[in-house]
Amino acid sequence: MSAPENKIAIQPISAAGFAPFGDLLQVTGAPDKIINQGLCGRYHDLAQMDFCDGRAGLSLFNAEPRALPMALTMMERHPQGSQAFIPMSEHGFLVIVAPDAGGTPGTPLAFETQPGQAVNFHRGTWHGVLTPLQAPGLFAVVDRIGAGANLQEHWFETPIVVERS
Ligand SMILES: NC(=O)N[C@@H](O)C(=O)O
Ligand code: NI
Repeated sequence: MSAPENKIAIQPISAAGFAPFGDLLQVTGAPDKIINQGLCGRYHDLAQMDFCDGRAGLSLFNAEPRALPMALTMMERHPQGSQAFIPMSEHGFLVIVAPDAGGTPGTPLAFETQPGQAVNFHRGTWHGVLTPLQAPGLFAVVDRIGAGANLQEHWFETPIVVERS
């Protein structure tokens, strides 16, 4: 019998679908608060962030866009902290996550965000690295700054092909 196809199809991201892995940050529905003399809606406190034995850091990532189909060779996780990817362009991007399966990633899921959406991976969530699909791949990233190891990588023996359905 041939080996199962190492392929995953990209699906649209949803708050419910992403919930086991992190928070989908988006402006939907009524804001939690109207501020700035009525000129701004605040969508308040949207992400569950952790920075164990460290502090929050705000960095800018300028990443090369990836073409699809894409070969997923590695996933990683940050045992000590959450990590948020906040695009600074009006483009969606690729978000790959996986459940933990005894210390390595289980079957990955691939999501594509809509323009204006951002994600926050919960602490310890297996994820693909920042993956823009269009230039500019400019993102603000909020994650843990602190001492000690905060990166666990898993390299696949056979790359997984990530493609549009
Ligand atoms: N290494 C780094 O700063 N970024 C990764 O954690 C990533 O998920 O892109
Ligand atoms: Ni990461």
